[in-house]
Amino acid sequence: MADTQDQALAGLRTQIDAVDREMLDLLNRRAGLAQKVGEIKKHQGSLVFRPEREAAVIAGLKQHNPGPLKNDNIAPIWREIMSACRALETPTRVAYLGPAGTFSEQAALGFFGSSIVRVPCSNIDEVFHVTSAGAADFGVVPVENSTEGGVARTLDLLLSTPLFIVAETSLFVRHNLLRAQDSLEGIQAVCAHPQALAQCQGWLAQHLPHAERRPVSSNAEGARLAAQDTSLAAIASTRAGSEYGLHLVAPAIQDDAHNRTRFAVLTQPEQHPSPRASGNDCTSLVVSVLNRPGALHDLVLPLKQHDVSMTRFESRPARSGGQWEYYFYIDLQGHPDDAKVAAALKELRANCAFFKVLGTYPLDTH
Ligand SMILES: O=C(O)C(=O)C[C@]1(C(=O)O)C=C[C@@H](O)C=C1
Repeated sequence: MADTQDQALAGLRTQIDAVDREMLDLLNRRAGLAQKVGEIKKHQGSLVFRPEREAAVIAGLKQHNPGPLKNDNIAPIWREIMSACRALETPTRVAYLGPAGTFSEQAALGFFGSSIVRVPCSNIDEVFHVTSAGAADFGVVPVENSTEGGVARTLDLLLSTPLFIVAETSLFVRHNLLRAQDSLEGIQAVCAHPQALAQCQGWLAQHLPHAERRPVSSNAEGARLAAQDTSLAAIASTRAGSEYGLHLVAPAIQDDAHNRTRFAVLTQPEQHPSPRASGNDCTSLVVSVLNRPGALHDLVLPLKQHDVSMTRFESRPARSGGQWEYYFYIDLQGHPDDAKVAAALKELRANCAFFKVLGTYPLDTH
């Protein structure tokens, strides 16, 4: 019996080897085609990275997937394939909040695949700066979290940046308590990015009520500090934990089990004109209105009149000397190539004291 099973196993593995070789041939054929596309783009002086095309490739495959491969596995597999094909056309330099092991790095790799040139930055301002200065082709910044809301620094920098949002990507964020020794005893301070501390405040209040909460520039920086001092613990990903040789003292300590962070992919508009309509797009704006009765109601009325959905509305103080004035960050469903969206935007703009389109991009296909 054992012999027959061993033989069956060996037979199946031989077939897997043969399929892998066929796949390798097909992948090389695909890579050759991408290289030809790359030559045409070089000739035309057009851009290599086309998020709307990548989104369409993934959506098309999901639609035609007969299984047993799960649809959720399609995007990560094809992102890696397209990343490798893209790298044959040209290197893609991507800036994000580093160091190695941050959720921003995970988001950048999840979106662009691992065949990129990594440009880790020490804070969100540097990601904007490095991308605006052309030292990176793209910047990946956190925009909002499902527990904590908008990332204030990103929202403030989006207001004045010359960069455009060309894509979005979101990540399930699982926080862990990590430490050089495997116990909760004697922890004097917990080091993490302020957003992570906020996303775990319930767990910290219950399990480490007396430990100091110490905000640091990134969770990976917290992990680095915790590796050097046993009185410290960090809140970070398991990836950062293995990077710095830390114990997983408590897994998944975020207060919301479905905690997600949404990231924006930024680039210079002259480098990369807005992606064309993919059929499932978002347009992000920031606006302000004069402080008068009914101003907010009038602002959003054109959206209702032209049947355009608003998926996000968030305010930030305008820092106008204590005047209680605000900037409003608005996400609309659709692309300005769509007549309804174009008409709504035109009317909305007429109602605003300040109006800026942050970008139009395909919705996350993960
Ligand atoms: O279709 C293209 O424009 C390509 O360059 C090919 C390809 C791919 O591998 O499918 C690679 C990079 C682009 O971002 C989009 C798609």
